[in-house]
Amino acid sequence: MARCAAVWPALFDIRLPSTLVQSVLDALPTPVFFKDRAGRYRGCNRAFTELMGKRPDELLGMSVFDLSPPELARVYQEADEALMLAGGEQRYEAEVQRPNGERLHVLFYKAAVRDEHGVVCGLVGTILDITERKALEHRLADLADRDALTGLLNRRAILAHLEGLHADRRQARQPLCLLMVDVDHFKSINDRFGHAIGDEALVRVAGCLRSNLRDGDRVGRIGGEEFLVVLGSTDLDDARGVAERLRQAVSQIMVETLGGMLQLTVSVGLASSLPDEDWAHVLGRADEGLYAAKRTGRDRVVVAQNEGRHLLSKDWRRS
Ligand SMILES: Nc1nc2c(ncn2[C@@H]2O[C@H](COP(=O)(O)OP(=O)(O)OP(=O)(O)O)[C@@H](O)[C@H]2O)c(=O)[nH]1
Repeated sequence: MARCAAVWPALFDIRLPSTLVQSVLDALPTPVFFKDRAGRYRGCNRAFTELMGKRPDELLGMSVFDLSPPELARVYQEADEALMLAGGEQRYEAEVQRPNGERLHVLFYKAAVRDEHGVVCGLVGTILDITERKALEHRLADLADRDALTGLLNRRAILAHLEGLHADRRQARQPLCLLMVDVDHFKSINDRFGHAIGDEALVRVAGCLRSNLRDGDRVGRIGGEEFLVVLGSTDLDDARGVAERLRQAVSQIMVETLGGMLQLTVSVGLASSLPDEDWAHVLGRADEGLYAAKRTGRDRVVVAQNEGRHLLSKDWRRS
C-alpha cells in the first residue's frame, strides 16, 4: 500500500515538516483520518487506507456515504455534525464495514479541529477495533446466564426473562403461561445408578424440553431436577397441549445404565396468569400445580387453580 504522504493537509503543518507528521501517522497501527467542515475526507494514515481498501488519493474528497453503507454512514455523519457543532471530543461505539463486507465493532475517538481563529474547521478521528473484545463480552454474558450442566438458562436468567415478559403481557392485557417441570423420583435415580447417570438424565431432559419448544418459548433450570418453561404467546388450552407434549416426549427418553435402560418421567404444573397477578404468584401457583401432580401419582400435568392459596410455598423473589 502506498504511503499517504502529501495527503495530509496543510492544516497539520504545525511547524513540523508535513512528511514527518505523515510518517509518524503511517507508523501507527490505528486508523487515523481527518475531515473538513463539510465532512469530506482530507487526510488519513496508511492503516485507514488499508481498512477501507482505497488508495489515499481515492479517499480525498470522499464523504462517509461514498465509503460506507448508508446505515453506517448516517451514524458517522450525525456524530460528526454533533461534534463540529459542540467542539471538544467525542467517543462512541459503532461498526465499520470492510470492502469484503466484514463488519468490525469499533470505538471512534474524534476531536474537533480549530483554525487559527478558533473556528471549528474539521475533525480528526481514530478507530480502535474492539471486535474481539465485543465477542468475548457476549460470550461471557451468555455464560453468566447459562446453567453449567445442561446449558439451559440458569435460575437467575429464566426468572429475569419471566419478569420482563410478564410485564409486557400484563401491559397488553394478555395472560402468560408457565410450566414447572420436575423429574420424578430423581433421588432414587441418583441412589440406584449414581450421580453421573443422574446428571446424564438431567442433560437429556433439558435437551428434550429445549427441542420440543418453539422459538419464542424459554426454558431454564431453576433447581436440581426442576425446570421452568415460560411460554411465549400461548393461551391456556395451547399451553395444556405443550405441557402434555413435553411430558410425553420425556417419557420416550431412554438412559442406558449398567443396570439396564432407565425410563424417565416428569410431573408438570401449569398456570396461566390472571389479570393484575404478580409474576411470583403465577409461579407459586404453577408450583402448587406441580405438587398436586406429584401427590396424585406423578407423570402428569396439573393445571393450577385460579384462586391459588396466595400463601406461596416459596418466596420466588428472594430464593
Ligand atoms: N445427579 C444430580 N442430582 C441432583 C442435582 N441437583 C439435585 N440433585 C438431586 O436431586 C434429588 C431431588 O430429590 P427430591 O427433591 O427428593 O425429589 P425426587 O426424588 O425427584 O422425588 P419427586 O420429585 O417427589 O418425584 C436430590 O437427591 C438431589 O441431591 C444434580 O445437578 N445432579
